[in-house]
Amino acid sequence: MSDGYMSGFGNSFETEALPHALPVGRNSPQRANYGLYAEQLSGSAFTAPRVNNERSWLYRIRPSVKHSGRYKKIDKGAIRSAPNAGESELPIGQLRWGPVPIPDGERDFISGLFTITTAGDVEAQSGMAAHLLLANSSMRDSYFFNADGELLIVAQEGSLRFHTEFGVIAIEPGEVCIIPRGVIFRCELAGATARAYVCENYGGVFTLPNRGPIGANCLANARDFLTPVASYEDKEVPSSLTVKWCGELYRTEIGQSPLDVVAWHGNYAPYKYDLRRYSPVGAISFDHPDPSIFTVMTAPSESEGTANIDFVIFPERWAVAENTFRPPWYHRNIMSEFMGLIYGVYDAKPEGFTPGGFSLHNMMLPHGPDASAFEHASTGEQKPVKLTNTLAFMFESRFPQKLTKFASELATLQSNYIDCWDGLKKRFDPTKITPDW
Ligand SMILES: O=C(O)Cc1cc(O)ccc1O
Ligand SMILES: [Fe+2]
Repeated sequence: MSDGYMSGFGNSFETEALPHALPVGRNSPQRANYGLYAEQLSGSAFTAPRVNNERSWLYRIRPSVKHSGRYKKIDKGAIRSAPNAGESELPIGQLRWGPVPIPDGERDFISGLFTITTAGDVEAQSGMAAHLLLANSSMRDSYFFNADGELLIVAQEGSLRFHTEFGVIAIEPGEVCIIPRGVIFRCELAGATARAYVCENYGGVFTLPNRGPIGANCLANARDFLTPVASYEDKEVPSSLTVKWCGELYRTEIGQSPLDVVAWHGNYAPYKYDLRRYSPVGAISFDHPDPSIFTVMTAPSESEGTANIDFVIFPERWAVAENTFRPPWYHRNIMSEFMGLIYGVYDAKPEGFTPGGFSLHNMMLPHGPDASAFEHASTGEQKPVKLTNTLAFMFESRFPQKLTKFASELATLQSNYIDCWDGLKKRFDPTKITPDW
């Protein structure tokens, strides 16, 4: 299967791995060329408004009903879905973990998925889960699809190659990809191990945020999103297909690769994006704007401006604001914030928040810069400073994120995390408008 991409976000694409495999001017001819079967994959209700109507037509060696069979329920390992309340005994609090080592034993994209949080309700198609992928093995003759939502995969260490029904997507740290709900794939590792953060979106699909007064350019630009060209496997070997469906895992044995789509057209397809292409817009005079200015993609809920999930990044940029406390302010937020660090240092947490680690600042729980970041940002001359070699991100949800037992028992959970605010001493002195520092 070859790599090759088409540029654009949400376009109606068309691509064929063999000439004339795509029917012209119709979707479902009496006989498709090359003896292919025509099949529609719908990501939205048939009658969804045009703006969020998503479907593709696939021309494949076998209809996907032939890549199905008698499903058996299998052990779901460390994968959890919402609602999953009460699994963790930990009281509420600000939480942070160091990077989790790749566990022993063979761990592929399925057995290497470890759920950290769940939010909302998978069957109500609303909410999300944050997982870690800790993998040391490629999927061989083994395929997967997630009926419960689309997967946003954020590579952190090691490169991943997704062989999908629609073609091949390769990502490295700094890049992300989206595999839509229902799309079958197999994940290969480029090296011995890989670590990624995975956001499972149970709700409406990720889209680009409106830019409002920013205008037509900057932030994530549509042309930088890449969708694979058609590429297929014609391979008849005993294989398995695993499905995540309403929170459970099921497996069926099949006699061939289900990645047998020779041509496809439509707007429901996987894609990737290089986060280093993101063009941030920020404060060029004073004050620290809301982090929503760094939204890469948003998965809306029914309530306008109140996202099911916002995918936000904190990329390399200049900090130039004057007479301004430049790091994030202290805050409490109705939304819940799961953060990860792909590489470098995050300005609000110079220590303890390490690449591969993650933190959870849940609904209404206060947080902000640690004592040393506060000290540093509150003193000194405010010259322009370039924040280099840094890439953090946030999965921010309107729903509280419930911890899994697995996450609550991780050895890398930092029990002393809240001590990072210990040094924030009382500075108040009613007799001095300008206190000494
Ligand atoms: O808590 C965090 O570090 C994320 C964050 C960053 C920011 O610049 C403003 C608000 C916010 O929640
Ligand atoms: Fe925050």
